[in-house]
Amino acid sequence: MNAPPVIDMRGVRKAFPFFTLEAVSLALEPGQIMGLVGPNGAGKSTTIKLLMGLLSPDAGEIRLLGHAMPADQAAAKAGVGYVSDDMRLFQHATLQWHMDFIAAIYPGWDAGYAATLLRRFGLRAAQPVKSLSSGEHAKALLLLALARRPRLLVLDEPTASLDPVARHELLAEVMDVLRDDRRSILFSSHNTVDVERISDRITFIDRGRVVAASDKEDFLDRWRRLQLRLDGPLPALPEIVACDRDGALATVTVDDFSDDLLARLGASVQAVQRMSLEEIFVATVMHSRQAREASGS
Ligand SMILES: Nc1ncnc2c1ncn2[C@@H]1O[C@H](COP(=O)(O)OP(=O)(O)OP(=O)(O)O)[C@@H](O)[C@H]1O
Repeated sequence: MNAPPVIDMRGVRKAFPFFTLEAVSLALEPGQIMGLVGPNGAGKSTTIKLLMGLLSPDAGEIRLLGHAMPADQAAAKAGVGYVSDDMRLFQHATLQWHMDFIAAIYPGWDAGYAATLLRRFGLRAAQPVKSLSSGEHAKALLLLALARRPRLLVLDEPTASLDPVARHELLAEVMDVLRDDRRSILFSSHNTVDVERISDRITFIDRGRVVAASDKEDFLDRWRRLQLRLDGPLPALPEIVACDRDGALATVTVDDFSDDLLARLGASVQAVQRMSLEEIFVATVMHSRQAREASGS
Protein backbone atom coordinates (compact mmCIF):
# COMPACT_ATOMS: atom_id res chain seq x y z
CA MET A 1 0.00 0.00 0.00
CA ASN A 2 1.31 3.49 -0.86
CA ALA A 3 2.13 5.73 2.13
CA PRO A 4 -0.32 8.66 2.40
CA PRO A 5 0.95 12.13 1.44
CA VAL A 6 2.69 13.98 4.27
CA ILE A 7 0.96 17.17 3.14
CA ASP A 8 -2.45 17.15 1.53
CA MET A 9 -4.15 20.55 1.11
CA ARG A 10 -7.22 20.74 -1.09
CA GLY A 11 -9.14 23.79 -2.22
CA VAL A 12 -8.02 25.87 0.75
CA ARG A 13 -9.37 29.40 1.10
CA LYS A 14 -8.51 32.08 3.62
CA ALA A 15 -9.76 35.66 3.32
CA PHE A 16 -8.15 38.64 5.04
CA PRO A 17 -9.47 42.20 4.60
CA PHE A 18 -7.03 43.00 1.78
CA PHE A 19 -5.95 39.57 0.58
CA THR A 20 -7.52 36.20 -0.20
CA LEU A 21 -5.78 32.88 -0.53
CA GLU A 22 -7.96 30.98 -2.99
CA ALA A 23 -8.28 27.31 -4.02
CA VAL A 24 -4.81 26.35 -2.82
CA SER A 25 -3.98 22.66 -3.21
CA LEU A 26 -0.60 21.13 -2.32
CA ALA A 27 0.52 17.52 -2.10
CA LEU A 28 3.88 16.31 -0.81
CA GLU A 29 4.87 12.64 -0.83
CA PRO A 30 7.23 11.01 1.69
CA GLY A 31 10.90 11.49 0.76
CA GLN A 32 10.30 14.61 -1.31
CA ILE A 33 11.33 18.20 -0.90
CA MET A 34 8.98 20.89 -2.13
CA GLY A 35 9.89 24.51 -2.75
CA LEU A 36 6.98 26.93 -2.32
CA VAL A 37 8.03 29.94 -4.37
CA GLY A 38 6.32 33.28 -4.68
CA PRO A 39 6.92 37.03 -4.75
CA ASN A 40 6.49 39.21 -1.63
CA GLY A 41 2.95 39.01 -0.30
CA ALA A 42 2.03 36.02 -2.50
CA GLY A 43 0.62 33.99 0.40
CA LYS A 44 3.51 31.64 1.22
CA SER A 45 3.52 32.25 4.99
CA THR A 46 -0.29 32.21 5.10
CA THR A 47 -0.30 28.82 3.36
CA ILE A 48 2.28 27.49 5.82
CA LYS A 49 0.40 28.87 8.85
CA LEU A 50 -2.79 27.18 7.62
CA LEU A 51 -0.86 23.94 7.18
CA MET A 52 0.54 24.22 10.72
CA GLY A 53 -2.88 24.93 12.25
CA LEU A 54 -1.91 28.49 13.23
CA LEU A 55 -4.79 29.77 11.08
CA SER A 56 -8.12 28.10 10.33
CA PRO A 57 -9.21 27.88 6.70
CA ASP A 58 -12.52 29.39 5.56
CA ALA A 59 -12.91 26.46 3.14
CA GLY A 60 -11.05 23.39 1.98
CA GLU A 61 -9.31 20.45 3.67
CA ILE A 62 -5.85 20.19 5.19
CA ARG A 63 -4.17 16.97 6.31
CA LEU A 64 -0.70 16.99 7.84
CA LEU A 65 1.00 13.59 8.29
CA GLY A 66 -2.46 12.11 7.80
CA HIS A 67 -4.06 14.24 10.57
CA ALA A 68 -6.90 16.70 9.91
CA MET A 69 -5.82 20.28 10.57
CA PRO A 70 -6.38 22.25 12.66
CA ALA A 71 -8.53 19.74 14.63
CA ASP A 72 -5.78 17.12 15.23
CA GLN A 73 -2.84 19.49 15.37
CA ALA A 74 -1.30 18.11 18.57
CA ALA A 75 -0.86 14.66 16.98
CA ALA A 76 0.39 16.10 13.69
CA LYS A 77 2.90 18.49 15.22
CA ALA A 78 4.69 15.72 17.13
CA GLY A 79 6.16 14.71 13.77
CA VAL A 80 6.80 18.15 12.29
CA GLY A 81 9.74 20.52 12.77
CA TYR A 82 8.60 24.03 11.89
CA VAL A 83 10.79 27.11 11.59
CA SER A 84 9.74 30.58 10.54
CA ASP A 85 11.64 33.84 10.81
CA ASP A 86 9.07 35.39 13.16
CA MET A 87 9.76 32.73 15.84
CA ARG A 88 11.45 33.95 19.00
CA LEU A 89 13.49 32.03 21.54
CA PHE A 90 13.69 32.93 25.25
CA GLN A 91 16.03 35.92 25.21
CA HIS A 92 17.67 35.34 28.61
CA ALA A 93 18.21 31.58 28.20
CA THR A 94 21.19 29.99 26.46
CA LEU A 95 21.07 27.80 23.40
CA GLN A 96 21.96 24.83 25.66
CA TRP A 97 18.88 25.56 27.78
CA HIS A 98 16.73 25.46 24.62
CA MET A 99 18.35 22.22 23.48
CA ASP A 100 17.67 20.60 26.88
CA PHE A 101 14.10 21.91 26.82
CA ILE A 102 13.34 20.47 23.37
CA ALA A 103 15.13 17.19 24.21
CA ALA A 104 12.84 16.79 27.25
CA ILE A 105 9.72 17.18 25.10
CA TYR A 106 10.59 15.28 21.93
CA PRO A 107 11.75 11.66 22.24
CA GLY A 108 13.38 11.79 18.78
CA TRP A 109 15.96 14.42 19.90
CA ASP A 110 19.41 13.39 18.62
CA ALA A 111 22.04 14.89 20.97
CA GLY A 112 24.96 13.73 18.79
CA TYR A 113 23.46 15.37 15.72
CA ALA A 114 22.76 18.55 17.72
CA ALA A 115 26.47 18.67 18.70
CA THR A 116 27.47 18.19 15.04
CA LEU A 117 25.13 20.99 13.92
CA LEU A 118 26.49 23.30 16.64
CA ARG A 119 29.97 22.86 15.17
CA ARG A 120 28.85 23.12 11.54
CA PHE A 121 26.81 26.25 12.15
CA GLY A 122 29.54 27.82 14.32
CA LEU A 123 27.19 28.24 17.30
CA ARG A 124 28.11 28.13 21.01
CA ALA A 125 25.73 26.26 23.32
CA ALA A 126 26.58 28.49 26.32
CA GLN A 127 25.69 31.74 24.51
CA PRO A 128 22.52 33.52 25.68
CA VAL A 129 20.00 33.91 22.87
CA LYS A 130 19.78 37.68 23.30
CA SER A 131 23.40 38.08 22.15
CA LEU A 132 23.00 36.03 18.92
CA SER A 133 23.16 37.85 15.59
CA SER A 134 20.08 37.50 13.37
CA GLY A 135 21.81 34.88 11.21
CA GLU A 136 22.92 32.94 14.32
CA HIS A 137 19.37 33.14 15.65
CA ALA A 138 18.07 31.64 12.37
CA LYS A 139 20.67 28.88 12.56
CA ALA A 140 19.78 28.16 16.20
CA LEU A 141 16.10 27.74 15.26
CA LEU A 142 17.09 25.38 12.47
CA LEU A 143 19.34 23.35 14.75
CA LEU A 144 16.48 22.95 17.25
CA ALA A 145 14.16 21.71 14.49
CA LEU A 146 16.67 19.48 12.65
CA ALA A 147 18.01 17.71 15.76
CA ARG A 148 14.50 16.49 16.59
CA ARG A 149 14.75 14.40 13.42
CA PRO A 150 11.12 15.11 12.48
CA ARG A 151 9.36 13.23 9.68
CA LEU A 152 8.49 16.55 8.06
CA LEU A 153 10.42 19.81 8.16
CA VAL A 154 8.46 22.95 7.34
CA LEU A 155 10.78 25.90 6.80
CA ASP A 156 9.34 29.34 6.07
CA GLU A 157 12.09 31.38 4.34
CA PRO A 158 14.90 29.44 6.05
CA THR A 159 17.76 31.18 4.24
CA ALA A 160 16.47 34.78 4.23
CA SER A 161 18.84 36.14 6.90
CA LEU A 162 21.85 33.94 6.15
CA ASP A 163 25.09 34.87 4.41
CA PRO A 164 26.04 32.83 1.28
CA VAL A 165 28.33 30.45 3.20
CA ALA A 166 25.73 29.78 5.90
CA ARG A 167 23.07 29.30 3.20
CA HIS A 168 25.27 26.74 1.52
CA GLU A 169 25.82 24.88 4.83
CA LEU A 170 22.16 24.97 5.67
CA LEU A 171 21.07 23.62 2.29
CA ALA A 172 23.64 20.84 2.58
CA GLU A 173 22.15 19.90 5.98
CA VAL A 174 18.64 20.03 4.57
CA MET A 175 19.60 17.70 1.73
CA ASP A 176 21.27 15.38 4.24
CA VAL A 177 17.94 15.02 6.05
CA LEU A 178 16.54 13.39 2.93
CA ARG A 179 19.05 10.54 3.00
CA ASP A 180 16.36 8.91 5.10
CA ASP A 181 13.75 8.51 2.41
CA ARG A 182 10.78 8.62 4.78
CA ARG A 183 11.49 12.24 5.67
CA SER A 184 10.14 15.20 3.72
CA ILE A 185 10.61 18.94 3.57
CA LEU A 186 8.45 21.89 2.58
CA PHE A 187 10.26 25.19 2.37
CA SER A 188 9.22 28.59 1.14
CA SER A 189 11.52 31.04 -0.53
CA HIS A 190 11.83 33.70 -3.14
CA ASN A 191 15.41 32.60 -3.73
CA THR A 192 14.97 30.50 -6.85
CA VAL A 193 18.65 29.49 -6.84
CA ASP A 194 18.16 27.68 -3.51
CA VAL A 195 14.93 26.15 -4.70
CA GLU A 196 16.43 24.96 -7.99
CA ARG A 197 19.31 23.41 -6.08
CA ILE A 198 17.41 21.22 -3.66
CA SER A 199 13.74 20.77 -4.61
CA ASP A 200 12.07 17.75 -6.23
CA ARG A 201 8.70 19.49 -6.49
CA ILE A 202 8.05 23.16 -7.02
CA THR A 203 4.88 25.15 -6.48
CA PHE A 204 4.68 28.75 -7.70
CA ILE A 205 2.21 30.97 -5.88
CA ASP A 206 1.21 34.53 -6.74
CA ARG A 207 -1.49 36.86 -5.40
CA GLY A 208 -3.03 34.11 -3.32
CA ARG A 209 -3.23 31.40 -5.99
CA VAL A 210 -1.12 28.48 -7.07
CA VAL A 211 -0.07 29.43 -10.60
CA ALA A 212 2.00 26.33 -11.45
CA ALA A 213 3.07 23.11 -9.71
CA SER A 214 5.30 20.42 -11.11
CA ASP A 215 8.42 18.32 -10.66
CA LYS A 216 11.49 20.55 -10.97
CA GLU A 217 12.79 18.56 -13.93
CA ASP A 218 9.45 18.99 -15.76
CA PHE A 219 9.70 22.77 -15.37
CA LEU A 220 13.26 22.83 -16.67
CA ASP A 221 12.44 20.45 -19.58
CA ARG A 222 9.29 22.26 -20.72
CA TRP A 223 10.43 25.88 -20.87
CA ARG A 224 12.62 27.43 -23.59
CA ARG A 225 13.55 30.88 -24.86
CA LEU A 226 13.73 30.99 -28.67
CA GLN A 227 15.47 33.53 -30.88
CA LEU A 228 13.49 33.73 -34.14
CA ARG A 229 13.67 35.53 -37.47
CA LEU A 230 10.13 36.09 -38.79
CA ASP A 231 8.89 37.19 -42.23
CA GLY A 232 5.27 37.73 -41.14
CA PRO A 233 3.26 37.73 -37.89
CA LEU A 234 4.04 35.27 -35.09
CA PRO A 235 1.42 32.48 -35.18
CA ALA A 236 -0.90 32.38 -32.14
CA LEU A 237 0.19 29.12 -30.53
CA PRO A 238 -0.89 28.05 -27.03
CA GLU A 239 2.72 27.30 -26.02
CA ILE A 240 3.79 30.95 -26.49
CA VAL A 241 3.86 32.71 -23.15
CA ALA A 242 5.69 35.93 -24.08
CA CYS A 243 7.14 37.61 -27.14
CA ASP A 244 9.54 40.52 -27.45
CA ARG A 245 9.78 41.56 -31.10
CA ASP A 246 12.04 44.04 -32.84
CA GLY A 247 11.36 44.04 -36.61
CA ALA A 248 12.04 40.57 -38.01
CA LEU A 249 13.81 39.43 -34.82
CA ALA A 250 11.82 38.04 -31.91
CA THR A 251 12.61 36.52 -28.53
CA VAL A 252 9.82 34.12 -27.66
CA THR A 253 9.26 32.35 -24.33
CA VAL A 254 7.47 29.02 -24.61
CA ASP A 255 6.02 26.49 -22.19
CA ASP A 256 5.61 22.85 -23.32
CA PHE A 257 8.48 23.04 -25.81
CA SER A 258 8.78 20.32 -28.51
CA ASP A 259 10.36 19.84 -31.93
CA ASP A 260 6.83 19.88 -33.31
CA LEU A 261 6.38 23.41 -31.95
CA LEU A 262 9.47 24.55 -33.86
CA ALA A 263 7.88 23.25 -37.08
CA ARG A 264 4.56 25.02 -36.34
CA LEU A 265 6.25 28.38 -35.68
CA GLY A 266 7.03 28.77 -39.38
CA ALA A 267 10.08 30.90 -38.54
CA SER A 268 13.80 30.63 -38.91
CA VAL A 269 15.01 29.53 -35.46
CA GLN A 270 18.34 31.17 -34.60
CA ALA A 271 18.74 29.77 -31.09
CA VAL A 272 16.97 27.60 -28.51
CA GLN A 273 17.97 28.32 -24.90
CA ARG A 274 17.08 26.47 -21.73
CA MET A 275 15.79 28.70 -18.93
CA SER A 276 16.77 28.96 -15.28
CA LEU A 277 14.12 28.39 -12.64
CA GLU A 278 14.23 32.13 -11.92
CA GLU A 279 13.39 32.95 -15.55
CA ILE A 280 10.62 30.33 -15.55
CA PHE A 281 9.23 31.72 -12.29
CA VAL A 282 9.13 35.31 -13.59
CA ALA A 283 7.57 34.24 -16.93
CA THR A 284 4.94 32.11 -15.14
CA VAL A 285 3.97 34.89 -12.73
CA MET A 286 3.79 37.57 -15.46
CA HIS A 287 1.72 35.29 -17.72
CA SER A 288 -0.68 34.40 -14.92
CA ARG A 289 -1.11 38.10 -13.99
CA GLN A 290 -1.90 38.99 -17.62
CA ALA A 291 -4.44 36.16 -17.83
CA ARG A 292 -6.09 37.25 -14.56
CA GLU A 293 -6.19 40.89 -15.60
CA ALA A 294 -7.70 39.91 -18.98
CA SER A 295 -10.41 37.82 -17.25
CA GLY A 296 -10.96 40.49 -14.57
CA SER A 297 -10.32 38.05 -11.69
N1 LIG B 1 -3.23 38.17 9.96
C1 LIG B 1 -3.40 38.87 8.82
N2 LIG B 1 -4.37 39.77 8.69
C2 LIG B 1 -4.56 40.47 7.55
N3 LIG B 1 -3.80 40.32 6.45
C3 LIG B 1 -2.81 39.41 6.50
C4 LIG B 1 -2.56 38.64 7.69
N4 LIG B 1 -1.51 37.81 7.44
C5 LIG B 1 -1.13 38.06 6.16
N5 LIG B 1 -1.91 39.01 5.62
C6 LIG B 1 -1.80 39.52 4.23
O1 LIG B 1 -1.77 38.41 3.38
C7 LIG B 1 -0.89 38.64 2.28
C8 LIG B 1 0.04 37.48 2.11
O2 LIG B 1 0.96 37.47 3.20
P1 LIG B 1 2.03 36.30 3.39
O3 LIG B 1 2.80 36.66 4.64
O4 LIG B 1 1.34 34.99 3.35
O5 LIG B 1 2.93 36.47 2.09
P2 LIG B 1 4.36 35.86 1.75
O6 LIG B 1 4.22 35.22 0.40
O7 LIG B 1 4.85 34.99 2.85
O8 LIG B 1 5.22 37.18 1.60
P3 LIG B 1 6.77 37.58 1.92
O9 LIG B 1 7.62 36.88 0.92
O10 LIG B 1 6.75 39.07 1.71
O11 LIG B 1 7.05 37.17 3.34
C9 LIG B 1 -0.22 39.97 2.53
O12 LIG B 1 -0.86 40.95 1.72
C10 LIG B 1 -0.49 40.24 3.99
O13 LIG B 1 -0.63 41.61 4.24
